[in-house]
Amino acid sequence: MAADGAWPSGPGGVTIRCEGLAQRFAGGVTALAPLDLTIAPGLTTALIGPSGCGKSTLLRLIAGLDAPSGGRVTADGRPPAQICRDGEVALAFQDPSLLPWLDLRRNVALSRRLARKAADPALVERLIGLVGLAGFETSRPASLSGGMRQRAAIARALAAEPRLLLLDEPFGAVDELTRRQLARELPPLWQARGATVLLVTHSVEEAVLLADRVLVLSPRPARIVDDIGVPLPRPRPAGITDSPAFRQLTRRALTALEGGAP
Ligand SMILES: Nc1ncnc2c1ncn2[C@@H]1O[C@H](COP(=O)(O)OP(=O)(O)OP(=O)(O)O)[C@@H](O)[C@H]1O
Repeated sequence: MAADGAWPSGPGGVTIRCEGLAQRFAGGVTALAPLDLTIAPGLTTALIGPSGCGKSTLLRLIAGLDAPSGGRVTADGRPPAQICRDGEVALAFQDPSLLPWLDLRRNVALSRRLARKAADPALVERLIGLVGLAGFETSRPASLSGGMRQRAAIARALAAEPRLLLLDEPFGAVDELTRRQLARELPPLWQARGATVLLVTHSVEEAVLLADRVLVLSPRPARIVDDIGVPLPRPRPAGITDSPAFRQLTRRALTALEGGAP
């Protein structure tokens, strides 16, 4: 799996604005308390919080997959569903939902068609290699492991060259070594294009390693209990996780998660 520096620059990321955004499901579960949040373009923001607090709910609202019960969310001033239709958003969620009748190469290439972008077989091959799946191009999803399918979903999302990339625990089923490789090699790709990235993870270390900003959410209904800027150099140098600055940031996030003062 080699890092690939030759990555086309992009049109930049979108700005996300949540204004009083709330989600109360039929049946009475309030997953999201009214939330005001601006996510700056071109930055990677990580969402961490206890299981069931409403992280995926927020991501789904920003993706335009669900309608909120209150407030609104916009992407560059437009409804999210519209920027999805314009092919500017790509998602890699926990359940990779690859099309079972297409092989890996076609699954990855399909996202460009759906985003109404010209076919780019070289880019597709590069991304498949980058996520460590070279040699499996003609395999169907059923013959890939869970972790391989997740990596395929990441390649598929990146192939669309989105301005907004939404990742919901994208490395959940990926082994530790591969996780580390992806954490090192993927951010330079989406940063080179200036994409806005929103990432849900259960790992505090992963959040600090990948993101420019870490939002710590409370137990349900989610509200922001700490908003942590990550002023670490890009690309993250090897060994950064052992640095005092990194440890201080992860400690702060953990303290906020545990309900302590930031
Ligand atoms: N469609 C739905 N209908 C009713 N309740 C829902 C629905 N989707 C999610 N919920 C509830 O909303 C709450 C927040 O769920 P959500 O999936 O956003 O949490 P999460 O923080 O992403 O959790 P995890 O970290 O475990 O993935 C949970 O209590 C969940 O049961």
